[in-house]
Amino acid sequence: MGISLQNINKSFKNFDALKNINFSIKQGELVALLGPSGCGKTTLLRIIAGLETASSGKIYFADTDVTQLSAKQRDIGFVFQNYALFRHMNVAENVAFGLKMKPRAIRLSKTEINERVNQLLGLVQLENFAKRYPDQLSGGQRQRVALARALASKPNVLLLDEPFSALDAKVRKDLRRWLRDFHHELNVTSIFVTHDQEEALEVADKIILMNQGQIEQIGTPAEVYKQPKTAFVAHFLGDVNLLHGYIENNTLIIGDFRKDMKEQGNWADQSAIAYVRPHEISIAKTARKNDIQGQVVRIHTAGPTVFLEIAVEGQPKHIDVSVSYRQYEQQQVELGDNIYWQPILVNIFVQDELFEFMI
Ligand SMILES: Nc1ncnc2c1ncn2[C@@H]1O[C@H](COP(=O)(O)OP(=O)(O)OP(=O)(O)O)[C@@H](O)[C@H]1O
Repeated sequence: MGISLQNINKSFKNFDALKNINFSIKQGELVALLGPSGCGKTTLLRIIAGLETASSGKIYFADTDVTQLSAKQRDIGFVFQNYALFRHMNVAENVAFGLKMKPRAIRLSKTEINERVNQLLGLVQLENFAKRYPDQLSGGQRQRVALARALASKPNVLLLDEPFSALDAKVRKDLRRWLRDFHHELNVTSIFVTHDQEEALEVADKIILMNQGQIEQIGTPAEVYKQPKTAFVAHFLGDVNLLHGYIENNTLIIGDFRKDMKEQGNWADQSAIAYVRPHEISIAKTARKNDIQGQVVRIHTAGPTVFLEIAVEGQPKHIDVSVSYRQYEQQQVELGDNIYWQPILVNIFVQDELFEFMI
């Protein structure tokens, strides 16, 4: 079932927690609500769930206006960060709970409930854990039970609030992959809240990036990462170098680097800051056309990736560059070396407008 939000606002007394939120989600999409602490993600999720009312605006599930409907009437599966399983019930009983609580007229028979529970435990790969109690499970297993329980009544929409944040890094990573595969098998429209950009980039079909109660950008992980619309998005989605340069006669100039920008329109002569990710920089030991010279002042190896810091005249901060270990070995880069480098993908933000180009 698709979801559409129209002009949603939410105020707590004098504080505007959400400002004019608009977006649509397609049936079966897995969407991340991403943003820093306090930006309004949870409030928005709760409004979609019907656990909180918006100050104004409308919410549609498919073509139905659900704005005035309660959480129960909206038919939603909810997963919170802290499992919230019943400790005195075993796994099967936890999953069956919602089904058993339904009014008699619409309740499934005992046999049907057992079948559904078995099917769900198969889906979350916990068939052999039906009789265990929550405190006999790992964090990741508990969260999978919570997911099975949320899905028991075949909800229209699945909402997850920081579902993995209480788990350790390795389990988190496994569960992310698992959620992605599992979701595609299931095809239920799902929204999950996270403040972890890596998680959103890896798991989601679409990311809604929020800041201070507003949407900054909506797009696929590749779009928001490679084509950030604002400086905030560029910063939030990972490490980025701010290269100080200027524009003159429609040419971007950073040290010896020149880039003709006529194709991107007519530019006023002005100083400019170019945003470049560490892996979007090409390095060489001997100068090529358009290269900027620098000196390697730090080398840090992290598994398959090597991080270099390059000191560059005219740049207030060292430039961070990441290369594969293989490339690092081939180039034989050493501390103190002169190095030549140039950006491969640059984003420039001038008065909140974005100009992006490949070089
Ligand atoms: N009941 C409330 N009364 C007053 N202010 C509230 C209430 N609930 C949330 N807020 C405020 O609204 C803003 C958004 O809160 P929200 O919990 O939605 O943020 P968030 O993005 O989910 O943050 P986090 O990642 O830290 O959970 C915050 O500034 C918060 O203090």
